[in-house]
Amino acid sequence: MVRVFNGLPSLGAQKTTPEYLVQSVTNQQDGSTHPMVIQEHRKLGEGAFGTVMEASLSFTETREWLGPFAIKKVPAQTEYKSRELEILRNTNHPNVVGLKFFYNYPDKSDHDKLYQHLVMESLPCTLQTEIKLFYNAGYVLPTPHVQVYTFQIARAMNYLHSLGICHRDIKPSNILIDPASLILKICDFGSAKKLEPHQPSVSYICSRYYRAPELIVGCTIYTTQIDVWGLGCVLGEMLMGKPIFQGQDPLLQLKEISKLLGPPDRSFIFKSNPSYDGPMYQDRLFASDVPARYTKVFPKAAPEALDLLMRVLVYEPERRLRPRHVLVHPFFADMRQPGFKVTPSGNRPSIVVTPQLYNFSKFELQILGDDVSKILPYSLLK
Ligand SMILES: Nc1ncnc2c1ncn2[C@@H]1O[C@H](COP(=O)(O)OP(=O)(O)OP(=O)(O)O)[C@@H](O)[C@H]1O
Repeated sequence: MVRVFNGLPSLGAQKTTPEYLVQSVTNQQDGSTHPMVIQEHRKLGEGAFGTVMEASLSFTETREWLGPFAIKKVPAQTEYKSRELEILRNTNHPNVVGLKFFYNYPDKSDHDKLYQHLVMESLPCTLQTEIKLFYNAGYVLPTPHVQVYTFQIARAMNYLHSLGICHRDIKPSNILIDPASLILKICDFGSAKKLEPHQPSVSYICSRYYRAPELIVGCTIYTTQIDVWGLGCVLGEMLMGKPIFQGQDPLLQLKEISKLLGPPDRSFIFKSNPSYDGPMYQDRLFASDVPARYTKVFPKAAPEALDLLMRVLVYEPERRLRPRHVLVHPFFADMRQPGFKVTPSGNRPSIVVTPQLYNFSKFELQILGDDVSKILPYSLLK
């Protein structure tokens, strides 16, 4: 079944590129299965469970190459990871990475263990690399970039949460972007789960710096609002150039949060986890009021950006803005003005991005309801 061809140059490459034949690749669009040849080009990323490779695929009959795509390989048949396939198969949104094909295939370098391969659309970089690029050059992302990226994250969350899907690992390295078009797509649904109301889920999910305070204190009946906390951390990171809460261990993470928000209420802690017996961090660690604290910590940020940040970085999940309320926030008001343009950084060509930001599907229009009139650019309002 495995064939390795040597010497078929691809994409102008001079060196040999490994190819292999997979008898049964499922096409996500129509569910049909076909034998396909896979040609891997380079590694795009590495995670705790597997690797992500850039690759092209071709149907054996036509030998016409499709791609390049990003193929995520994770060990097959574990309940935890197959959720990722299930969720990607059932989502379709411009700001959620799109699944194109999938198949199982053994990995020779891992005792022929079966790996699940998710063939997804490929984007050039992550928000983490973009934030670092600016930071290392002594800058933070320009405000229009922050607006456009935050809006697209909130749009993806509004869609996912209305399907009950909680991503549970929002962080800049799980957010793909194309810096030339400023298109953004959330990826890595390896921790995602459809949450059922009042049903417990594990609290030990989400990367430490981006964990909602209710998770830190051990809440097991949480909601999709944990993702909104992650959105706040990502927004803060775009404004600051580095993670805003860098706790040295899981509980010290709460102390870092209290340095910006003030101490958590005891009632919040015990509502999140009635048997919590960890540190409470009740000491006030700064003298000024909270808005003054934000201005001090984010001296260059636009006031509307800080107002939004203060409304999403809220201890009580019910009081945190919902994604649809993030979308109507005045931070995005400029984007609604005629001729709103974002100039990509570096030598990238200047483009108007407005149309891609507002291509709402019928489903999205339905879930947004009357709020659509507070979101759409004035030129698109009848
Ligand atoms: N569709 C894609 N296009 C381009 N690069 C991608 C794509 N998907 C993933 N990557 C790259 O691979 C990295 C790892 O992907 P992903 O987070 O899905 O894997 P993971 O095994 O779950 O990782 P982790 O354990 O860090 O969460 C990403 O940070 C990104 O750099």
